[in-house]
Amino acid sequence: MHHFQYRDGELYAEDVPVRAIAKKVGTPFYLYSTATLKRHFQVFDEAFSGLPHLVCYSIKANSNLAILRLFANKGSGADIVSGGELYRALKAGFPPKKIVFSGVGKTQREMREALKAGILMFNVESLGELKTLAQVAKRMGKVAPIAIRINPDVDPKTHPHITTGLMKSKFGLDVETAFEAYLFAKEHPNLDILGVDCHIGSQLTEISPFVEALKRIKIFVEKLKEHGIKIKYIDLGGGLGIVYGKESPPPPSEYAQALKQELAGLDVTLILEPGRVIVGNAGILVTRVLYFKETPVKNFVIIDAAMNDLLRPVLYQAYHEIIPILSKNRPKLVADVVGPVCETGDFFARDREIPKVKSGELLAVMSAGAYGFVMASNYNSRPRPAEVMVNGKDFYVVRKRENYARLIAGEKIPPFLENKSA
Ligand SMILES: Cc1ncc(COP(=O)(O)O)c(C=O)c1O
Ligand SMILES: N[C@@H](CCCC[NH3+])C(=O)O
Repeated sequence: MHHFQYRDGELYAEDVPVRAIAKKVGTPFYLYSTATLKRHFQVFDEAFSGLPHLVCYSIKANSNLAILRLFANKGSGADIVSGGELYRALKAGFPPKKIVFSGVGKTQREMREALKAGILMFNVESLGELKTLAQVAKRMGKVAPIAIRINPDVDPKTHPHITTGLMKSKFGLDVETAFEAYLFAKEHPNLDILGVDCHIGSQLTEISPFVEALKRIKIFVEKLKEHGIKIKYIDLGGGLGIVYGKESPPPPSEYAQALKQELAGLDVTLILEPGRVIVGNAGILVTRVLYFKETPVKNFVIIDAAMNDLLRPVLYQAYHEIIPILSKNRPKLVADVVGPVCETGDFFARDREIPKVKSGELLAVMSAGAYGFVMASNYNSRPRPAEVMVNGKDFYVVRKRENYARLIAGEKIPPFLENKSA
């Protein structure tokens, strides 16, 4: 469910014609729908009603301040993975006591910043990290609240690049080593054990891997209890998938039901770190067709967005639906939809059947709200696109398009090169 719909053959975002925004803002740009963001958050959160829980929106999926503020206003917590994300989360107004800090490589500086802010807990991913955190906390005269991320060795059945819960992955700790980490934390005066954490992967379209992971966590929590370690939070991470094309992921209600069933009778608060399922279908990438090129073997639709704007197609061979803003009845053709970047991997679709489009017309790349702008780069010295948020009849530029000056900001020609003969 989202609020990008055709009205009389023209694509609208809520009550605004996408064409009107393109006229004002130029292309390419990301476009987010407030109503969709709100609805997705609410549906997810309400699915867990009746169970003590905290939804910590996973900032990495889309970290625009406007989007973060929207979720903070809705009562969401935040899942962060860097000092930069902590900075954004605090700026956006998330209460520190609703922030969890994940990631395999937290630096001491990041630990200090998070301890100073007073976050809910660190999801620790190695013994080395745990010991470092204990030292940092000790030096600051603080106690660090922690969970250990365990690696349940469950196959999430998703793309290998976004599979995180298998034994060979860099994330988390196997249960034996995790147990050692808990024993260390139990004895350390600067560590406070709050929870057990886990995240098995992203874009999961089945419930069973989540349930399997939770079963293994429950066994682990029981073992900790036998050793006098009481767990207050189980953090199951994020990962629920969305519809990009032909997938049929379970709705949040079914996912929540299955988890509620598993957790019945346990005195814990469930933390969830959804990203994609909240923002993925709440955003699109709007782009203009530059050229249509026919060769003896292929057709190419060359657009003004590129892999630097949306990396998912080349990185994961991800499918994104591509539709014209004006849905005229017209013949179809098979083409590659590609960007201007000098890489063969710069494509949005390959051998895709799409309506016959013309130079100058606008297209929408759908389901681009998650892992879209956040993964954008300046490759080929392309300024990153604008981000726009629609709210009913109004729209707001929530990140302006970068300009050329911004591209070289921070770069400096050293004095020894200033002279032409150098
Ligand atoms: C630790 C952690 N939590 C939450 C998420 C959010 O995942 P998703 O966007 O699939 O919900 C991720 C990304 O996969 C993650 O690494
Ligand atoms: N960037 C990925 C998801 C990464 C998940 C982060 N742990 C994607 O676009 O699908």
